[in-house]
Amino acid sequence: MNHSEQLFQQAQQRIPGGVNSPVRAFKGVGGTPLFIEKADGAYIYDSDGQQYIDYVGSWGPMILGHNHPAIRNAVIETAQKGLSFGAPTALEIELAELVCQLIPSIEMVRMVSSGTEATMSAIRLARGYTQRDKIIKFEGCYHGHADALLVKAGSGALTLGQPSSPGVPADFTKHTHVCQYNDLDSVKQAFAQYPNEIACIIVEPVAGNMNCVPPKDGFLQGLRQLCDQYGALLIIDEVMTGFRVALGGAQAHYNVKPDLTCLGKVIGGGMPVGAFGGKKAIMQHLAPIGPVYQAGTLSGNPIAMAAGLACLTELSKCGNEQKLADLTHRLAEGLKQRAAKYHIPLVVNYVGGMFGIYFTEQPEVTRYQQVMACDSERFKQFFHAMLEKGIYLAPSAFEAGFMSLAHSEADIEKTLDAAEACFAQWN
Ligand SMILES: N[C@H](C=O)CCC(=O)O
Repeated sequence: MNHSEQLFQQAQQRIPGGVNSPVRAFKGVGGTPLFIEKADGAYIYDSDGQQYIDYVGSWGPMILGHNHPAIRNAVIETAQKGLSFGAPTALEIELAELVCQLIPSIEMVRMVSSGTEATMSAIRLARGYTQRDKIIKFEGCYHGHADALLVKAGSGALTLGQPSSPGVPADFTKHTHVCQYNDLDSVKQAFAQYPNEIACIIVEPVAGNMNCVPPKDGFLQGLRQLCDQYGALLIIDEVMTGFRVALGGAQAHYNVKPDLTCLGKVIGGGMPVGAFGGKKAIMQHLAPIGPVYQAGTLSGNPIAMAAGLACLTELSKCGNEQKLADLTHRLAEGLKQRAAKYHIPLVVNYVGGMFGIYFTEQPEVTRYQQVMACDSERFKQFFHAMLEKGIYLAPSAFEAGFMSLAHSEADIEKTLDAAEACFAQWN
């Protein structure tokens, strides 16, 4: 028994499933999760001392690579002045300014401590602002685990085969209307059914919680147009895509302007940070100046703010956005080429610094049903073959892969060679 296996056994005695977030448990691929000892650059090291090229990146935040000196130094320096004050700090203003500068649809922003808090609070604000109750979400999209949003969700919920969770009373989700991603007609039908009742649409601009499904041409613009037509708000959940699909988020890449944006992951550089923001006229409905209540003891925590600032400042440096996209392109196109060489049916979706690998005969994967029709057994085999060769992919067929600026061309070549060895064996 190796060290990870020992730790996993031990962990399961005191922690449900041995993990503090379900997707970590390898339930989607089988086997024992790696217990991580340390990480640096593009690599993670497990407790048995094995090195892996990491395409999980702590599920997205580690866009600069692990243990980046700019973030590490900012955290250490800030921690020396105290850990938390529960009172405003200048660092919060600095990060708010930077976020508004990078994502111009955000005129005002509130910091929270997770993506779940960001989406939950944005929905409450949208409901309070419009004085309407119903919301639209999309099947397979995941917006954290707040009750109203844990309906036909993606991510870990889908991985575990439980996209709608027990424990969420039907009364709490009766206002959640589920539409089909990349299918504007399903959204038009919802608005036709409830023309004056829908407060907002919440959407992942690239559906990264069903691996990586980019929006079809006109889909996001169509949502914008329908929201305008019916007086609803458009909430773009950029927890995963923010600063990653492009520096200005997926909304910059696809040229769509939401009313509210949710952020998480990269904005904290590895510390627990989320945020939601948007038009000033809407954000001013929040307490203490407006009636919609939202709060958090650790919101705007100085160390988290310092980490986020360091991360975004570094990421904003000239050339980094293009470099990240180029590395992802190289990996994705390389995977396609190597698979084609061995006649392995494979679709690789990618945009900016995220990608999704689908084993399927289908020519494209743009819908939830197409994601579900992919060969999950083949994905499991691929995951384990890659792990054996020192490549760490997300342990689920429903989670996006994440590139970092620390990945080198040599890392990508090594990844492609590992994939080719696997495809050759299957041939
Ligand atoms: N896809 C999830 C978040 O975006 C993965 C992270 C988690 O659930 O722990």
